[in-house]
Amino acid sequence: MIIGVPKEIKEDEKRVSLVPSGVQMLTQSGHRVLVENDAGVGAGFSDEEYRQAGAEIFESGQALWQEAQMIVKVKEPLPGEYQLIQDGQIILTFLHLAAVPQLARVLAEKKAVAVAYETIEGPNRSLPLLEPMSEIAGRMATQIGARLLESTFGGRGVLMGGVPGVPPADVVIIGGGTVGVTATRVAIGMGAQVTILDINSQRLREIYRLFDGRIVSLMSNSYSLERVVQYADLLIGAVLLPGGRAPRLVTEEMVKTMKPGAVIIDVAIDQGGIVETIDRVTTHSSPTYSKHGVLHYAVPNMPGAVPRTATFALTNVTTGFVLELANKGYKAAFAENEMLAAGANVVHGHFVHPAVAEAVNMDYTPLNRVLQQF
Ligand SMILES: NC(=O)C1=CN([C@@H]2O[C@H](COP(=O)(O)OP(=O)(O)OC[C@H]3O[C@@H](n4cnc5c(N)ncnc54)[C@H](O)[C@@H]3O)[C@@H](O)[C@H]2O)C=CC1
Ligand SMILES: CC(=O)C(=O)O
Repeated sequence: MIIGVPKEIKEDEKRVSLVPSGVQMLTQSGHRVLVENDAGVGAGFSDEEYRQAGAEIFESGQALWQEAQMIVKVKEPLPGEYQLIQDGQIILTFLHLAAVPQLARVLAEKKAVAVAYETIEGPNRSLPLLEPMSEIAGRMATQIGARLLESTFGGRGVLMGGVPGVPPADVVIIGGGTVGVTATRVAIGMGAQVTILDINSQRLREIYRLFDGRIVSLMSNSYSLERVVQYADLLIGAVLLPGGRAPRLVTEEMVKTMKPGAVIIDVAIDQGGIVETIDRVTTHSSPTYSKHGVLHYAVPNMPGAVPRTATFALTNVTTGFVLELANKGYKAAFAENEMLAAGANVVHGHFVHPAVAEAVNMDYTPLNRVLQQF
């Protein structure tokens, strides 16, 4: 198969979808790998390293998209890339289609085979390709939140850990999955007071044990949210309904009750965000805006700011799936690997993931029914 690795064009996105060792695995298995020039430079990989691993370096991204049978990316194709998608091409990347229905329609029109990292699902409903990025974003959410709370960044001038005689910051984390737990670990390490909410009581029990009772755990509902949002210095949104649009849990009325200079970091912005007053995505270069006196941060590619770490963490878990799709072709790969089949979002014009189909308001067709036709 011919595999293409374009350079990411999202603002401040410096990750790359394959590292030289992954390219070598693919070329040694008889595949051609086309890498756009400088695609890896932001993550510290030169064209020469890719060349030595067997890649062909393409000067033109357009020519690469035209020739590749499978495009492997990090972030979703942006409008400038829509016309590059080829009929029937396999696209493997983070897609987050619930937040970009326009892209969902393009992928359907192009009859692409669109596989989303974030819905590839393992045993016990785990999301093994999302998990390492969530581990990074969770750590970053607290780290960035601590910085934004400083008055120079517009925050209320509160030090996360406080000092003897002065209380620490109150960090409220909504969603106790991978982002929530990793954000909690860093916040506790900094000495903050953490309240974490989830709708899964078993999960809350696990988190309570994990942190040896050093956090406040709460069942998430509108009643408890109204109360905790008021006292948060730093509020972190970390909810996920896999494939679906993030539920709007924090209303504008709740935000109005927050303390001046409090900070909201909505990590779930990639799925549309959980905070009503977040009406736009922000970037690493211009990460915040203020509304009702509260700083809002809504960067959908947080790991993009630590591209070296994030590229290794991502490709550690993605490369095996790239190899499987290349070796078997998508039909056999989906048939033989349920995890990969769960990643299929749009195939030959059909929406084959039920939560994604619902989120973008399209009819759902089971994947096996679509595959029988081809
Ligand atoms: N902005 C960025 O750069 C990044 C964003 N993310 C996003 O962060 C979000 C969270 O990801 P993970 O922690 O990996 O997901 P996860 O699936 O591990 O955890 C989500 C948690 O939300 C809980 N939940 C569901 N409904 C809830 C509600 N109404 N109230 C409170 N909790 C609720 C679930 O029970 C679960 O424990 C996702 O949208 C993910 O895509 C992840 C990495 C990077
Ligand atoms: C998960 C995601 O959207 C990211 O790593 O950018």
